[in-house]
Amino acid sequence: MRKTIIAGNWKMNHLGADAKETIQGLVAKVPQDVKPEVIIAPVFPYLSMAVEMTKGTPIHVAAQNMHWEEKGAFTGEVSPAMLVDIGVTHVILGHSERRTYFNETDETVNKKTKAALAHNLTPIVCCGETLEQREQGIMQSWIEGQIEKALEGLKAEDVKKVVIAYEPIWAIGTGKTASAAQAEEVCAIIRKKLAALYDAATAEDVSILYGGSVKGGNVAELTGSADIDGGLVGGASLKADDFLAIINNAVVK
Ligand SMILES: O=C[C@H](O)COP(=O)(O)O
Repeated sequence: MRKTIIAGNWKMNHLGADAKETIQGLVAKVPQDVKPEVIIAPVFPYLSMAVEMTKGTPIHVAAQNMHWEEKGAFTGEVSPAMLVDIGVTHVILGHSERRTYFNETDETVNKKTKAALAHNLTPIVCCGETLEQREQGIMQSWIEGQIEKALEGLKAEDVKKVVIAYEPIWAIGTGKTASAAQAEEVCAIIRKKLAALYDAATAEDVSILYGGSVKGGNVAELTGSADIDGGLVGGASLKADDFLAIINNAVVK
């Protein structure tokens, strides 16, 4: 179901004490009736702590990755059932950093998306182009290809449960935010692709987030755009007050 979401991807940051401090700050200041859905994604070792600390609050906890298999000889991996077992509700899949540094492919993103849905975990599926691809004029076909492959084999009723995050790689951690117009253009391309793959009603139901140097000062313009339903936030989600500014300034449509 389409909703406004502000998700904080902590990436490989924060030791336990820092994670605790940020969560305490959020728990103290995020009101029960907060408008956007709020999600934090700490590293695996602190997921249980995050779940415990946010119990009874509107804050949800996401993992930053997972394997698609149930269990077995996959050293170093974590399964969907294990995440569900500790109370995790969302999982970020196919982030460009995983695609670049850890051989994540469209095929593995597709397997993970299906596995997440099978376990009632909400997948936050990432896509995005490099600056080079944008300059070569192949941004649209690249994004459409990533979306099509990530969702391959999913029924419309499943796709409605998927969250998509558009993150232009050139805007991640660089301080270069895509303009609201640039971000809206691509989020609209994604929604049109969903309508072509499924139907207009299904496309309308999918939440599409923008990620890449989102901050308290630019989130209103970004989320004020018709097809941008929130943000996947990296750096500015690490400190409670920075993240709160984003939560508070997001436009909830
Ligand atoms: O997952 C989050 C994104 O990669 C954005 O990171 P950033 O806000 O630090 O640019």
